[in-house]
Amino acid sequence: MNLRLEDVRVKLSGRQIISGANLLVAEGDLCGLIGPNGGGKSTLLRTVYRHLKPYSGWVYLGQTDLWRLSPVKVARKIAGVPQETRSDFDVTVFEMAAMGRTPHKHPLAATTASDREIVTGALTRVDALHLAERHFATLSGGERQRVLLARALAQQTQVLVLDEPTNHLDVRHQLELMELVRELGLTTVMAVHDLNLAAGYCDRLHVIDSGKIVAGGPPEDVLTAELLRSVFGVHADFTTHPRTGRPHLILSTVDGTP
Ligand SMILES: Nc1ncnc2c1ncn2[C@@H]1O[C@H](COP(=O)(O)OP(=O)(O)OP(=O)(O)O)[C@@H](O)[C@H]1O
Repeated sequence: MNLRLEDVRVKLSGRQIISGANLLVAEGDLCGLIGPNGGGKSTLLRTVYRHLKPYSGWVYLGQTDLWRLSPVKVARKIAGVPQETRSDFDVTVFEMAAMGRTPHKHPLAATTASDREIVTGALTRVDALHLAERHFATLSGGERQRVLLARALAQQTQVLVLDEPTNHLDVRHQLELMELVRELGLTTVMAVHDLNLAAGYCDRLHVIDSGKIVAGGPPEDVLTAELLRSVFGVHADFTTHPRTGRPHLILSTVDGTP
């Protein structure tokens, strides 16, 4: 199932935050959304997991207008991991991950053996099964992030929306998360700050700056020295990753200081 945004516009507190975004994520593709702080990545993603209604424009899931579907129907098709999640839930890690099963069940239905198996599998995939009995609120930022990804996996959707899923993770877990997301083969859109992770794993990148998508395409086409200077204000030298053959960036400030 592909995901398509057409001329999406969002205002918050009377301010234009997204001004006419067009984006296509092909079925099974991993699309990275990159851009400077405040550019509009999270805001755009919130329109995809149905937290924020654009005042104009469309978000299509396949042929269906997302905003014509009920929240439960959307939750069966799209799983999201937001950037910040309240940590004061008084639930265990297992219970938190099991919330991913909610859209598939009657509100009062008990957790079935099949649900438990799915949740256990999801926690295992993010290397968090050993935390299952801990209270979610007591986890570190990175542990919490992995559990929230497990909750999204337990939702068993075709589309995954991830807002900076690697920002609290140690280097091994960052790489493992990117590998996992690729292996899943879902239609995925992910905001990401680490340009080398974006270049190394994403099929396509879109650059969002001041609420506008200013570039899009395969990483090797998008990540040019001119773009990195104009959008991020940094100097980039390029090399090729010796194992993956993907572009690898060496960044410095524009005056050349590493
Ligand atoms: N409720 C709000 N009212 C007014 N402005 C808002 C509101 N929420 C976000 N903004 C502004 O919208 C702009 C885009 O924010 P957003 O969080 O989408 O950016 P981002 O690209 O995800 O940034 P970051 O890389 O820092 O996470 C920012 O200037 C932010 O201050």
